Amino acid sequence: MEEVRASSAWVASHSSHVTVDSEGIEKVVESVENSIPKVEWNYEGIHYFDNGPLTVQYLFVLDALNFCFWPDQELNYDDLASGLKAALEKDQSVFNADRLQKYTGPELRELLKWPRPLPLEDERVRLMHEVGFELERSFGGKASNIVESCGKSASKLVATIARHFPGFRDHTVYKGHQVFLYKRAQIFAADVWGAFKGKGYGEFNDVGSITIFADYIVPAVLQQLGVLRYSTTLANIIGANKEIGSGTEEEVELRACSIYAVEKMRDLIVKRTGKQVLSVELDLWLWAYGVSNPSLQHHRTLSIYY
Ligand SMILES: Nc1nc2c(c(CN[C@H]3C=C[C@H](O)[C@@H]3O)cn2[C@@H]2O[C@H](COP(=O)(O)O)[C@@H](O)[C@H]2O)c(=O)[nH]1
Repeated sequence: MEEVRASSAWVASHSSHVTVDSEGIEKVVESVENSIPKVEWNYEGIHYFDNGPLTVQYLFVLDALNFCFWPDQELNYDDLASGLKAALEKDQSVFNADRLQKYTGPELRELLKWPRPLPLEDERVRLMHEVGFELERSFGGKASNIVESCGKSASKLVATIARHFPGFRDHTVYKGHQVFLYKRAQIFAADVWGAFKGKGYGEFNDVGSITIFADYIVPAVLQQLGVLRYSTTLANIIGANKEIGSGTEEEVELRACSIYAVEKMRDLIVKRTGKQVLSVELDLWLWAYGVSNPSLQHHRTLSIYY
């Protein structure tokens, strides 16, 4: 994930619309350094878990579809996680690789018991097909085989997923520079780690290499905490709920500066307390804080990456 760190830092140092405020970082770190709120993975109890390979299959399908909920005001990540969980509990074969390749939009909706078309539904269906096809072609149909092929390395897992599944290649070009963000690939590694509590499929020797997952919630939290500052124009666009195009400078800066800022927070916490802290832990805390504040205004980009 060195490329995620390095390219995000590059964006932060060439940024035009978003600033990382080092005083803001110091204040936040001062207020939490001795007690980083520990957020349990699956604190909401919405995820499927059976301690076996089917859990890995579930998490992979979940993270293949884990993006862009906001266009439907009533749809949340929870609906996806708990909808897929209920479907799997009813029928253990719903995520078999052959079945994944055949879903239609209405069938996906039916699986989730969602009463109307999902945002970017055609893309969601296409990505399910892609996952089913490549799982079958290269991994014996099982996402657990991807994990097993990575020798307990989260960064290898992210790289393997990005190599095999185009839908997970969350990268862009910013001011002529290739930038890697890998939100859903990294969140999958973190989900496996969190679900299995760092054991079995979830044992990674390099879990510290994962960065935060640059979505639309974490930047809004960081801005509210005073860690990120927006230009007036950008603040107005977000405040007016106007869409920001995918791949625009503004969008890339929001995401990359969030990654960079949390890496800085983590460095400072380690320096001041001598205690190790993982970016994943900081992400879970910031994200849980964000989703518990529905008034928080976030940026709106139609994207399959987050
Ligand atoms: N940075 C970060 N972003 C995250 C997650 C998660 C879910 N992680 C689960 C895994 C274990 C825990 O128990 C969590 O429940 C979803 N998202 C993103 O948020 C957005 C959903 O927003 P809304 O429209 O309000 O539902 C959407 O872009 C989604 O992709 C995270 O952990 N970190």
